[in-house]
Amino acid sequence: MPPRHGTAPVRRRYDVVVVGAGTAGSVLAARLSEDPDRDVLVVDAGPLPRGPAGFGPALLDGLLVPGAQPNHPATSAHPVRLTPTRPWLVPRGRVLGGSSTVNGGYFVRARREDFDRWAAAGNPAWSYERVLPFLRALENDLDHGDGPLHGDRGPMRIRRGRPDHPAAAAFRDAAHALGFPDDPDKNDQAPPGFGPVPSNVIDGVRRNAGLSYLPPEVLDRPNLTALGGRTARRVVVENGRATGVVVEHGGRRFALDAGTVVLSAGALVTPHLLQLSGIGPRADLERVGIPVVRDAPAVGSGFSDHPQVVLEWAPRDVWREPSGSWLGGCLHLTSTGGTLAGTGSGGGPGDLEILQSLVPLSHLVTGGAVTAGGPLPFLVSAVAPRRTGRLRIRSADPTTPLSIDYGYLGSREDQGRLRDGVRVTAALLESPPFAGVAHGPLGPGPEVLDHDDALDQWIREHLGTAQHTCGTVPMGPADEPRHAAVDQFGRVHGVRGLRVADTSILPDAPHRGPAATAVLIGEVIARAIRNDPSEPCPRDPR
Ligand SMILES: Cc1cc2nc3c(=O)[nH]c(=O)nc-3n(C[C@H](O)[C@H](O)[C@H](O)COP(=O)(O)OP(=O)(O)OC[C@H]3O[C@@H](n4cnc5c(N)ncnc54)[C@H](O)[C@@H]3O)c2cc1C
Repeated sequence: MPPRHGTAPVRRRYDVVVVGAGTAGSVLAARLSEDPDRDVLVVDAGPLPRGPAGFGPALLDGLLVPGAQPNHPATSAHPVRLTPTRPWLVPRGRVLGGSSTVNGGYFVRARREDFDRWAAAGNPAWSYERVLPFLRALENDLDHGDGPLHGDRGPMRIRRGRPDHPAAAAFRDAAHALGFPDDPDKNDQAPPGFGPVPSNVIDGVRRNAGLSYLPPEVLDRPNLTALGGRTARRVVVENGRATGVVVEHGGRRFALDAGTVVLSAGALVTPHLLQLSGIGPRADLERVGIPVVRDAPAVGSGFSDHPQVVLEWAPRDVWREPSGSWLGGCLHLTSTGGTLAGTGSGGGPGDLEILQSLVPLSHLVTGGAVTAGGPLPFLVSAVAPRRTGRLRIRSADPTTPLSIDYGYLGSREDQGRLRDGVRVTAALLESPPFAGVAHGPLGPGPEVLDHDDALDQWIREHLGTAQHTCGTVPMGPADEPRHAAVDQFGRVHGVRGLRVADTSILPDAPHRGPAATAVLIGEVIARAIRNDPSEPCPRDPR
């Protein structure tokens, strides 16, 4: 069957239209089209490559993080403010697989505490016990195989790195020297510590969610239509029910009719599409002249992400290129509050992450050749779940970017966490295992590390983001409209036939990167749609 990307007749009705073939959207499209009677359309603003050859080697290379390269053609860039005085451009994948195609390939489950917190907030289907079968079903864990905690049949192949690189071995030994426990499987919910990173980079290939869930044989299903280069502009809502999506292609706008619309355009675009469709905070919509379909104050009002700083160090030797992945080891630890006396309160189990890169930052941000002997970075992130961000619509014109404020460092706790993270990283680099391989940290020095004010200033000047945005359209009960815009299966409160399925729905960012959880969201919501007798199916008399 010939590929239908961009060539199929599009003015017809689909049972389900999925907007965004990204991390979660790929899962939705694949799982929903497993039922041959359901007609599924997935549209994406970016291209939809077929199989590994379609992606090409650069997008699959596990030594690269394409999203770290400014203006990479497979990304879109979103202007944001990390703090009121720190503007930033946040990338998102704009291609089949979405951000999983341009990300770091770290594939770590959220913590049990995250799932149970979300469940306690009125989403019982998200308790750890209830999601564990989905976590097993989505993966093929090449290290652990089938078992009570892991699966061996899912589309996402997962493997952990080996400490066979001198820098990775030094990190492991330094973590032991400082007394941190081993954490050999970061997906098993054991106490946090040092361990290898579960990753979807296999034999040097980042197997993104699109490649994993929508290979050519799935894209060729007769009941699945996949169209790239289609940018959704808004959802059509008639009499309280979503009936389709307005899509732009080749300078033309047209409506696609749908029994159900699922928005999977990512945590920065999905809330925008909702607001452009009249679903959002009433005052914001009225200010820009968008007719209110549903006053949904929770849309964009308190999102969550992980602030990050990078520390570099200079290796003494010129090492060979790491084998297959840029990821070294990873230490999760619990902060003390960041005071020199260590008296503050911690933010939960493993609320700090120190992630090692085995390739220089210059390589990650340019995609150029690895500079042998160049400085190597540690990515230090405060990963406590915190709702500090806010996004607001600025215009009824869909091409005008949202106003997006991350609200980083607005609290003493996050400042303190990052202080802890920087000091522990510096201590690791000063420890005996690193002495043999490193010239020491390239900064900050003792004159900064030993003074809270100086270190706070250094952190402000070096602040970045882990790009883990969650919670822009949070899930929860309908009677809590200030906190919840969708229910636990992504159904938009007050609008029939419309769901959200991406990291927007998480009430806050988990204690770990959200890529694995984005895939889980696709699995959970696809199952909910397949089990829901009220969902349209082809046999419905319509
Ligand atoms: C550079 C980078 C590195 C990261 N590294 C990691 C990591 O190593 N580990 C980790 O856990 N997390 C990482 N993350 C975060 C993680 O990858 C994302 O949180 C996750 O992939 C988001 O999945 P999603 O389904 O919510 O959205 P996405 O995967 O971003 O999917 C959104 C899709 O919607 C499409 N789209 C957008 N707008 C429209 C529109 N108007 N019409 C039609 N289609 C549209 C996009 O093209 C895209 O395909 C990283 C993120 C970035 C940007």
